[in-house]
Amino acid sequence: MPAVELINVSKTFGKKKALDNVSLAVEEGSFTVMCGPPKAGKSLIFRILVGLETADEGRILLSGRDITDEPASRRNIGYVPQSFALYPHMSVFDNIAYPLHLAGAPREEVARKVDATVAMLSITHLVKKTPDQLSGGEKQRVAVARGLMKDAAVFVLDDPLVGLDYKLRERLMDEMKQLCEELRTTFFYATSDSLEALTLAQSFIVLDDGRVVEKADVLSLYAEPQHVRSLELVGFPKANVLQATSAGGAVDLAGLKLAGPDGLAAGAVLAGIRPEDVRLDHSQALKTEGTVQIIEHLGSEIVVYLDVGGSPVTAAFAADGVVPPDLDSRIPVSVDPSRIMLFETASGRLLGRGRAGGAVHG
Ligand SMILES: Nc1ncnc2c1ncn2[C@@H]1O[C@H](COP(=O)(O)OP(=O)(O)OP(=O)(O)O)[C@@H](O)[C@H]1O
Repeated sequence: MPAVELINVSKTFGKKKALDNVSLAVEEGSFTVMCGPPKAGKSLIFRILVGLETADEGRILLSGRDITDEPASRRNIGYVPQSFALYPHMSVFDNIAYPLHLAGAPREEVARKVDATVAMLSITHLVKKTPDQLSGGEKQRVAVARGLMKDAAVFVLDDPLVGLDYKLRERLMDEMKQLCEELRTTFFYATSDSLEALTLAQSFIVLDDGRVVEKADVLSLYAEPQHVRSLELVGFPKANVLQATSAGGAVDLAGLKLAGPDGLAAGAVLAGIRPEDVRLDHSQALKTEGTVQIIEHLGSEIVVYLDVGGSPVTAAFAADGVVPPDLDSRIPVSVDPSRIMLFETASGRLLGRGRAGGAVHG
């Protein structure tokens, strides 16, 4: 039975349909990541789930129990909101203990739980401080600790690492995963950061403009995204998405011709290409040239940002003995047409992959 289920949930603010018939399930014991661009509706889903907003339509189930009409105080969900406020006049200990005090827990139990949680998050040394003595990262850990205080069936974390520097985020991501395993509970986690999503998720829910556009495990979402938003959100560096047109079954991608999948209708399409599928030579069937604009050395990987016929294109390859091109140089670029994913522009849905031979049929 899923730990959390939303069934046909919709919410409108004024004329804006912020959530449009959202249905999703979070399996018990899973680390499920909800990923989506800003304003997709991630926080709103969490706020409805914990009872801080009400849905206009739809039902919410917690371990099979319908909690749609239950007040927030009776929903057994641990919550770390995106913007958290620590009580400035309270110590870190009291901030973390607050949900237990509210629930009337005995003093010894409060001390035991707070001690265990701060140890898990490596913030034992902070308990006597007040929030104004903490760095941004420390404050965020305190907020996470406070969110974990409840003996909750589900923990909901809304972009808890946003705004932290890369190193700290990496460490906290490891801690989050460990926490999920140690607590043997369900984590439902929102982020708009693709690296964070890839690192943490066992299963993914991709949200776009108030709609769930895909639900899948990490591997299949990466290998065969069914929606252009999934392609863009899951992968690092970010995938290339280029405008193209189709006619007579062939696709014209900035003058390069390839055959589309069977039954391809005429019109605008989006061509998605992962950076690792862009070759900086002419070894692949679709050949063109590009101008090198930026080169990033990421240790084991080199990322090259190119201008290809006026469109930005990113290429990524293993650094292993490869000499990167010169800045501003004009270099060969090629792609295997079967690595190009074609999406319908209007719906964002995957149409299929390209094939060689568009010039012949088109
Ligand atoms: N209380 C509210 N009143 C009016 N509009 C709202 C309210 N809450 C959410 N919205 C709107 O609903 C949409 C979804 O917002 P939400 O905060 O859930 O997005 P998000 O995916 O969490 O974005 P971000 O990553 O930027 O936090 C936005 O267009 C937002 O303006």
